[in-house]
Amino acid sequence: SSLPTSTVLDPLFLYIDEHQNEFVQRLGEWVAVKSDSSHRVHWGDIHRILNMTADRIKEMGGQVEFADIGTQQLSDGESLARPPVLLAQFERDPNKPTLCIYGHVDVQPAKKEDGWATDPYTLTELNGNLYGRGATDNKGPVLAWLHAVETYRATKQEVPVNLKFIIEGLEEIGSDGLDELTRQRNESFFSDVDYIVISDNVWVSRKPALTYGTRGSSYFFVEVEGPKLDLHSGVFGGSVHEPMTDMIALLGSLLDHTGKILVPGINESVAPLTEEEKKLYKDIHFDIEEMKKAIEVKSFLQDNKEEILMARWRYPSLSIHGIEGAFSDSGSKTVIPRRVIGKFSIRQVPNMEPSVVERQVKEHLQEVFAKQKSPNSLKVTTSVSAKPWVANLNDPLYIAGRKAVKLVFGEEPELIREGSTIPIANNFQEVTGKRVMMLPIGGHDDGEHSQNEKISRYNFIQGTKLFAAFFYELSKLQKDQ
Ligand SMILES: C[C@H](N)C(=O)N[C@@H](Cc1c[nH]cn1)C(=O)O
Ligand SMILES: [Zn+2]
Ligand SMILES: [Zn+2]
Repeated sequence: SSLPTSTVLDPLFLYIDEHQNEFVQRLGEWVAVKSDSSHRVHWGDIHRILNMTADRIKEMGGQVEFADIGTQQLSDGESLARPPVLLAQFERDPNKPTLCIYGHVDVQPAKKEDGWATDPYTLTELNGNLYGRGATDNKGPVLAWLHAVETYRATKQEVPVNLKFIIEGLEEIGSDGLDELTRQRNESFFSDVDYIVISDNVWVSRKPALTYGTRGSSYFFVEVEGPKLDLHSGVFGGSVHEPMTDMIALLGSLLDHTGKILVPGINESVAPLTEEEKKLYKDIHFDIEEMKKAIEVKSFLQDNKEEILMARWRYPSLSIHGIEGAFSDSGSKTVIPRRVIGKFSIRQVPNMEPSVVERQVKEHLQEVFAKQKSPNSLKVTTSVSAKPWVANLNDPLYIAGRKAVKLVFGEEPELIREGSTIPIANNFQEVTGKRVMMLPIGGHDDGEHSQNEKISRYNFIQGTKLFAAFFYELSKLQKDQ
C-alpha cells in the first residue's frame, strides 16, 4: 500500500520552492563556465564543468567514472583527446526500476558582440527569465535533474527509482565517440537500465510537452581551392576561375526558394504521411503570429500550422551555415579568396539514412562542379551523421511522463516531435534496446543556440518539480503493472 501522492510530493515541492534561489545561483556558476565545444581552446572548460557535475553527484552519494572516448580529428588536421563521458550511478535496489538520464554540459559559441543584450556567460535575471548561454541547452535541465535528486535526499525520502547518469561534453558538435561507448557498455552500464530519459529540447507552445521524435543530421564541408594565394580582383578578375564563384554555384544548387531540397533522391526516401499521423498535428498549440513576432520574421515558408510543424519535424531541411575563407568583415576588401569552405547541414527524418544522404549530396555536388568546367579542386567531407529518432508513444514511459506533467502543471502534455537533433537518441534505442523518452522543460521561446538564450525561473523550478514527480510516477508504474 503506497502513500498518497501528496504526502510524498508536497514536501518535495515545498523544498524546491524554498531553495529556488540556491538552484538559480548554481545555474549561474555553471553558465559562467565557457564550455563551448565548437573550439578546442574551450575544451579545458568542458573538463571543468564535467568535474563540477561529478562533484555534485558525489556529494549526493553517487559513484562516478570518467569514460575515455578516444580522440577527435580537428579541422586543422591535428587530433585531440576528447573530454570523457561522465557515467554515474547511485546505490541500486533490485526492487526498483532503473532510470538512466542523459544530458550534455557543452554549449554553442556565444559572444556579447553577436548581439546579446547581456554577457552570455553571466546568468542574468530579467522579468522572470534567466539569460545565459546553456541556460536551457542544456545546463539548466541537467541541473534540474540533480536538484530533484538533492530534494529527495534533503527531505529524507528515498529516491523511488535507481538512477544512472550519462553526461557528455561534445553534444553540440555531434557526440562523436558516444555511440562507440554505448556499444562498449551495453552489457555493463546499460544492462540493468529500464528506461532512458533525455531533457534537451523545448516545448512548442506555452503548454508542457512530451517529445517522441527528433530529426537526424549530417554536416557537410565543401572545399574549393584555386590559386596559390589570394589575388587582386582588379588584376586577375575576369581571367581566373574564382573559388567563390564555384562555391556560390554549388551552394545555390542545393535548394530552391520554397525550401525544397534539390539533391536527387533525398525527398523520395521520406516516409509517407499517413492520415493517422496528419491528425496528430491538428490539436497541437502553435501560434504562428506569436512565433513570427518572437523571431521577427514576416512570413514562414508554409502558411498553416500543420504544414509549419511538419516542415520542422517530419520533413528534411537543408541550412547553409557559412563560408570559411570568404571575406566577412565590414569594409570593402577587394581580394579573390584562394580557398573557401562552404558549410551546410541536412536535418533528416524517417526513412532517410545519413550514409545514403551523404553519398547523394557528394554525387550531386560533383555533377554541378563538373558543369562549372573549373580547374579548381573540389573536396566534400562530412561530420555528425546522426540518425532520426522516433519512439513508441504507447510505451508506459509516456504514461509516467503524462502523469507527472499533470501533477505539476495541472494539464495534459502536448505530444510533440523535435526538429533538432540529439545525436545519441537513436543509438540509445537501437543499440541498448531500451525505451527512450524526451521530457523537455524549456519554454518555446528560450532561443536555443541564439542570442539571449534563456530559461524562465518558472520553467527551471517547475521543471525540477516535474523531474521529482517523474521519479515517483515511474516507480508507481512498475507497481501498477
Ligand atoms: C537538441 C539539442 N539541444 C541540440 O541543440 N542538438 C544539436 C546537435 C547537433 C547536430 N549537429 C551537430 N550537433 C543540434 O540539433 O544542432
Ligand atoms: Zn542540447
Ligand atoms: Zn544545442
